[in-house]
Amino acid sequence: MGYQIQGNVAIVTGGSQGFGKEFTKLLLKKGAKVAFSDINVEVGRQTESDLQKEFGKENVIFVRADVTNDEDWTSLWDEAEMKLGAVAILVNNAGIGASLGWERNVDIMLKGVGKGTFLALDRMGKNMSGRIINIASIAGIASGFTSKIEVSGYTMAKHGVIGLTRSFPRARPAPFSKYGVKAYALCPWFADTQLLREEISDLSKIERSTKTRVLTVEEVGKSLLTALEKDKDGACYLIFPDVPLIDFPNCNENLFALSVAAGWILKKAGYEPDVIGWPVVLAVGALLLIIFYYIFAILKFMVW
Ligand SMILES: NC(=O)C1=CN([C@@H]2O[C@H](COP(=O)(O)OP(=O)(O)OC[C@H]3O[C@@H](n4cnc5c(N)ncnc54)[C@H](O)[C@@H]3O)[C@@H](O)[C@H]2O)C=CC1
Ligand SMILES: CC/C=C\C[C@H](O)/C=C/C=C\C=C\C=C\C(=O)[C@@H](O)C/C=C\CCC(=O)O
Repeated sequence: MGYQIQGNVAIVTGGSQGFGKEFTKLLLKKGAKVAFSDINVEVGRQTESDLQKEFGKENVIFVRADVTNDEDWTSLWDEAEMKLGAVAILVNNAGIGASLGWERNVDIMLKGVGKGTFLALDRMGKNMSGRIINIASIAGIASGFTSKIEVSGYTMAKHGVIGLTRSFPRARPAPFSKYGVKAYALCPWFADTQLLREEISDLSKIERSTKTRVLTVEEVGKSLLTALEKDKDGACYLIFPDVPLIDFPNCNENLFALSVAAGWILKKAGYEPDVIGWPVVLAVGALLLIIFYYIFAILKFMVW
């Protein structure tokens, strides 16, 4: 069934170009009204004029708003509500390249996402409904993909976005569920947009070095619709070329439980090293699997 896009109002940040423009277009095609924001006014106005020609002036507007500024967030939301109606979908997409420095990366891509999210909970929560889609990155799941130290700032921001998204369904008593708002994240591999071209003018360098092609904007756009269709709270989707969309498992949480179990079993067995590492955790995981397998086989035999 999925989340209904038709007839709803969306805000897309950083929508003048790249992924944000594609998300705006796809949401309009599915029958939503969209207010897209950006700090790039020149490109934003051009995109607004193109999209209004295709989808109608009453369905899409551009608002100049900086995601790092609280007042801009409030006036963006007010303008969207006044011109298009109550907002039900927020796409936190605005972003910059790693080379602009770790503090700007964190301000725009982590604090900016936080500002949007908590305002959305406040506004959309009043109607007990709404969806937040955070555009993270593969750099939100793993680190060390490139040789550039600056990418660590980008990675800091994107890991934070995943932490925020994963918090939605997990916290108990669920503080987010009382608002009726769900969140999910998209984690694309390198994609051909201006952000990446400003970082690496020759994209074939990435393709040669990683032996993987870069994604197109259309491939990433399609994943937004799939995420809304699946509507799974807290899901983080890995988008990688030529494989299906991956609902990336919450590894930290699963491994946390297994690691503690490993420590506990070792302690009970009278073995207490200073530190245990992943080979021990993995060995205990395999041991538990074998034990569960035999318990299951015995129970099945007894019932039969
Ligand atoms: N291109 C890539 O390889 C990947 C990009 N991403 C993420 O996707 C998102 C969109 O990036 P792209 O479309 O690639 O880049 P892009 O450069 O084409 O678009 C980003 C837009 O965000 C706007 N923006 C920057 N700072 C802003 C601010 N303070 N307030 C409002 N708008 C602001 C820019 O003006 C620009 O229009 C970013 O969050 C980026 O980190 C994730 C994975 C891969
Ligand atoms: C961080 C990687 C994951 C996805 C893309 C991400 O969302 C956007 C990243 C923005 C900027 C990254 C710039 C990195 C540039 C470099 O490190 C290049 O100089 C190196 C080129 C190829 C990468 C593989 C390698 O370092 O060997």
